[in-house]
Amino acid sequence: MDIFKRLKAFYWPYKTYFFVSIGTLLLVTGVTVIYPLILKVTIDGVIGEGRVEWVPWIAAGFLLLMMLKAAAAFFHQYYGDLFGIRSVYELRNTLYQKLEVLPFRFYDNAKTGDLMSRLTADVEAFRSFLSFGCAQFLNFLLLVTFGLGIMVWLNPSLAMVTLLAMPFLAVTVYRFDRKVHPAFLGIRRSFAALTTKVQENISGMNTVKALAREDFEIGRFDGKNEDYKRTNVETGHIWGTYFPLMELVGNISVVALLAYGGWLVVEGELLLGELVAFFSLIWYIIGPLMFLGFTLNTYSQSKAAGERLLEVLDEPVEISSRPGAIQVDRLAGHVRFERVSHRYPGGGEYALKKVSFDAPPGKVIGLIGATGAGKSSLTQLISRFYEATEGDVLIDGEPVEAYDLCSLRKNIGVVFQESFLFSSTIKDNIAYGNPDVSMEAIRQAARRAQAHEFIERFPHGYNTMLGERGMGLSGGQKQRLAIARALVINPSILVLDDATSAVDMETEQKIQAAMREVMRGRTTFIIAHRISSVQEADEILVLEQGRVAERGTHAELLRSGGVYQRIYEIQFQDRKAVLSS
Ligand SMILES: Nc1ncnc2c1ncn2[C@@H]1O[C@H](COP(=O)(O)OP(=O)(O)OP(=O)(O)O)[C@@H](O)[C@H]1O
Repeated sequence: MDIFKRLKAFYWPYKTYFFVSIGTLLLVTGVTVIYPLILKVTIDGVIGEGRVEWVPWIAAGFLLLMMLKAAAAFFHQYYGDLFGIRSVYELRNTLYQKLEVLPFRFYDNAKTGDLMSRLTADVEAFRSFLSFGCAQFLNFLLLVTFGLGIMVWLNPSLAMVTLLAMPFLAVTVYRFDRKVHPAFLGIRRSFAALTTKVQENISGMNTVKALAREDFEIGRFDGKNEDYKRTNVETGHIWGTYFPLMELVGNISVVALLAYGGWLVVEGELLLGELVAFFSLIWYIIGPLMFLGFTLNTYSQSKAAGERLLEVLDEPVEISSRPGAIQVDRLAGHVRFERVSHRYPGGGEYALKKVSFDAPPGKVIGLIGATGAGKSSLTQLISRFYEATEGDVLIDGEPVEAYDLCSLRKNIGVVFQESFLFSSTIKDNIAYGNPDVSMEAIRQAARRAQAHEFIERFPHGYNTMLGERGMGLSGGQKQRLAIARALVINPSILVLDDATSAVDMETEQKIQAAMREVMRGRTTFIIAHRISSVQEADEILVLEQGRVAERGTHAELLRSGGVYQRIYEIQFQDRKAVLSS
């Protein structure tokens, strides 16, 4: 029940729907249990006494009751549905909002398919209990209570005999619940693994095909599918074992009723109409009892689903705006690192070790170094995608943690190593960070990113629709759109993380020339592997295993004869070799 208590905030505001649904359910149950009494009266009081003239009145009364039951059943069903639907609407929104604020750390290990199944299948399972399961359980309790009450009223000893099998049924139901709950959790986990596999495979289809690993992937999918099948079969086995067992115990009651009740009628201690009423009543108890398996099933499923939903909702959000955070419209862009060290959550080596530098507004910092040297990690601390383990990251003299997260990030234009484009138009993709921007500003950003020309060559120009992951564009074209997207927010700080790795040298030079004007007044960080990308920077930091191994301008670093000069030599030799071949 703890899970339901913790998720109460989502369904309790809609309790009115729930109570209307339950109120009308009471009416339905009331009519249901009156039905055997009408049978009793008809058989013993009307047929037995030969009062045929009563039959039309009883039939009319019966019809009226059934109409009342139908109307009540409608309201019960409708408001039950409404209760579930409204509750999970809030729940789904909250889950999505949570996903939006969860930090990079969470997404480093998150599986998309698994998250998708939490937002869809798990939410649905929770709804099904709110809408039906809960009411069914109450229905069961009501029918059993009223049914038994009437039975005891009609004939206590016969009711006692019928009750004899109940403790066995209770034990069976209890054992069923104990087994079926973990089984359903297993099904949910397995289904999430299956959807993750599908999602990953579709995303990585290029790699699968390029390496001719289709058969391998089919095999891996089969493994997950097999697991899903197995967990379902196991659950089916539990279900298949316990459900007939419950039915059997229920039927023992019927046999006992037939034997003892029949004897009572023969002995003249029970009226025939009363025995008939007992038969109806016992089925009103056995029916929901057998249905109890299904009811408990929706309960177990929703409990398992609720657990998985709470896992997301309880996930800590370490990186958020603190109370009284500084709201800024525009930062000057003065970035300073003071002995900053960083280790990613989960332990491991330090990605950055005691890094210090000062980048006043307008300064261009080049970051170069081997892969894994810590270049991206450094810039990620500026946007507070992660928080430095030690040391201070300051912007305009204040620690990054002091700023409101949204206003901080709105001032930093980041172009990632892999540019993600939404399945929307080119125009919308460029304007993503600033939807109110004018068409002219979009064009200007595209010109500066050397994207305008190729965009104009598309038949629909800026209105060209891009597929998921920007299909239909070359790697360099995607990068240029991502640069335009970063420029359109008019940032004070610009981070270009290998942003021109996929464009040819000539285009890169054109971008750099166009950016020179853009960079004026903005602090720019250029991460690159090519020296040509950083050589014009005001200061170049050469990183080696998280440390700043060298720093200076291009000319200074060439003179120092260190790592930078060696990288330059290798790249320069490559060019010489190409030119002479
Ligand atoms: N999200 C992460 N979680 C854990 N470790 C990480 C994460 N991102 C990077 N690292 C580790 O931190 C170190 C520095 O990585 P970083 O991405 O900063 O290097 P880089 O210099 O940008 O490399 P590249 O040129 O290949 O992009 C590496 O050892 C890497 O394995």
